[in-house]
Amino acid sequence: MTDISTPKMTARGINVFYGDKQAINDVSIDITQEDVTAFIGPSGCGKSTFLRTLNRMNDTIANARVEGQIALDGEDIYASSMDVVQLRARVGMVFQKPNPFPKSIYENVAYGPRIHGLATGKAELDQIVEKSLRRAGLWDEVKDRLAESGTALSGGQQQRLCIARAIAVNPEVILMDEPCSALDPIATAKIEELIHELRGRYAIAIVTHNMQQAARVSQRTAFFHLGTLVEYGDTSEIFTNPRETRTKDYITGRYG
Ligand SMILES: Nc1ncnc2c1ncn2[C@@H]1O[C@H](COP(=O)(O)OP(=O)(O)OP(=O)(O)O)[C@@H](O)[C@H]1O
Repeated sequence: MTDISTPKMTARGINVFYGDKQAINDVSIDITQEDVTAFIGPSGCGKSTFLRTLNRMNDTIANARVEGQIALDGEDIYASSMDVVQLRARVGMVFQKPNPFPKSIYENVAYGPRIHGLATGKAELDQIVEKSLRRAGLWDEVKDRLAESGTALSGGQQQRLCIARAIAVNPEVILMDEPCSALDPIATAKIEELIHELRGRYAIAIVTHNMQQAARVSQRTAFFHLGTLVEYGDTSEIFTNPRETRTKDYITGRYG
């Protein structure tokens, strides 16, 4: 059982470079188990770059380099002994544009548990698929069409399928990079509702350019500007009583 007072993830002194260009400058932050943490800030401030450090997705970008320390339950995720495939199951990710595999709805969810050896047979795999789709709020819409292609679903359904795919491998943390930016308001509301339901079961960090969304879904907010973390605290405080002028200017719409 996780002690809720202990951060699930800690980042200390993080710098990220793309070639010679520094995109993140000395960022330290805790991702807590019981909260949804929102990363906000103007375009290009480094929200996505920072989010990607939390499950080493920056490893996949040729000229990206990360300095500093990030721990998951106290374990250094950049240690050479860390199995990155395992890490990305423990710290799952949902992207801006829904990206289901061009396979059936069932296979989209079953693929991860199968390669990670989480099911001993078909019945158990079926159960994992159903549970994951239920948790992602999609089961009732797809239970009669599991063999159909995931890419035939609506955008909002595809995004919930991607969330089900992340859930299926028992993640501890879910990272969401602007998960609603390609969705209409109704699909967006469903994802926001889902984030509320998933809160507590998984530590969640979400990048959003939509301040109303950050205020609606998160309990902690981190405001980034030009690669630095300007302010990090309770969402209600950040939005009603920010300590820093730059935060205040941003949330009141003076720039961004
Ligand atoms: N693959 C890359 N190669 C080089 N520079 C990059 C790369 N990805 C991002 N950058 C740069 O790093 C900085 C931070 O970008 P990042 O995408 O993290 O910002 P962001 O706050 O998420 O922006 P947005 O809200 O527009 O997505 C920007 O200056 C961007 O141009």
